[in-house]
Amino acid sequence: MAVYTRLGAEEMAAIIEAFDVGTLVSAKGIAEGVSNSNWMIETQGPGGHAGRFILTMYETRTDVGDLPFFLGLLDHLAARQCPVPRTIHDRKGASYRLHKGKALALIEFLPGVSVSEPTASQARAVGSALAQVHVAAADFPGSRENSLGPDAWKQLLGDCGREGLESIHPELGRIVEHELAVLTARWPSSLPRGVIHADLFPDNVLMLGDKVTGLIDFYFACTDVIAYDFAVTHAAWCFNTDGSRFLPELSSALLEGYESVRPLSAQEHEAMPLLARGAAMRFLATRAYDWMNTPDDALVTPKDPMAFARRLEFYADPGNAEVFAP
Ligand SMILES: Nc1ncnc2c1ncn2[C@@H]1O[C@H](COP(=O)(O)OP(=O)(O)O)[C@@H](O)[C@H]1O
Ligand SMILES: N[C@@H](CCOP(=O)(O)O)C(=O)O
Repeated sequence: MAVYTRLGAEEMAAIIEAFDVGTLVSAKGIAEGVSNSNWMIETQGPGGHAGRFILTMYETRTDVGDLPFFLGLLDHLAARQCPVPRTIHDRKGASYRLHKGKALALIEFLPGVSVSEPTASQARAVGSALAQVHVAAADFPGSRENSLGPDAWKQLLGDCGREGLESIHPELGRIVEHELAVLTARWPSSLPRGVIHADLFPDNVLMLGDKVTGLIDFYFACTDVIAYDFAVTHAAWCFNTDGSRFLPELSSALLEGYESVRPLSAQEHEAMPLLARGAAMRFLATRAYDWMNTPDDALVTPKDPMAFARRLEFYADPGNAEVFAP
């Protein structure tokens, strides 16, 4: 469920009136997503660009100061033919507006569905779409620090505490202590950096068959090691949901698709097992924190941290490094 803010019909019509998109015909809250409130909007003429849109209201997790980066990035990538939604600017040219103290943006609606059991062909298409973003973002002028890098993992997991982690699973405290030490000592500092999506899970990709029709939810996008974004996507796409089974065909296809557009360098290949350990740790950290800090009556069900602890153990096994071999 992701509509945290109620907007009345008149209020919604007034919001839409600020954009040159015709008049409001319908507005339906979208259940998917966890961070922000989203509505599917339909308008009809005589406005300049009547049609379907996504209205997003940014809730507490998104810093309004980051919106020019996120929304500017969408427009930059869309202009370079990446499959991302354009932002619809208001009549005064602004990419977002404030409404009762909250920011909102109107975004192009893209067709497609998020797949829950991806095929190898779909993974290949996602790999190449991700690489296309990395290439197209090279001349994007904005930058944003990754607020969920190694320091944040330590902070979040430290807040959980060893006992807290062991209440999730008796082995989790030990795994986290060991892995954080390895990642801190060996985290690469000299790989190529650029703008990355940083959360390209299947629920953030819209597809029609084998075609990627939309990469969405750029609200963790930041400037970081480019190959780390491939590692995040690998962790998200190449295992079953609970992380107990690695899916080798998806892994090969994702890598093949990515390298068909942006070949990884020898250094990036070599660093990949470590980057993937970091990627698994990043999602383990936020999931463990949310697991321990989400009130029982919250609208959102916390995601399972152990699904990423299992991925972490897979990536930490030197015998599995070959999955990233050129
Ligand atoms: N541009 C878009 N076109 C079509 N559907 C979209 C678009 N943006 C978001 N959605 C829909 O809204 C849902 C939630 O969006 P998302 O940005 O992932 O929210 P959250 O940040 O809360 O996770 C998506 O799963 C998708 O169904
Ligand atoms: N992909 C993350 C959760 C981030 O939520 P999103 O709905 O904003 O993509 C995870 O699986 O832990």
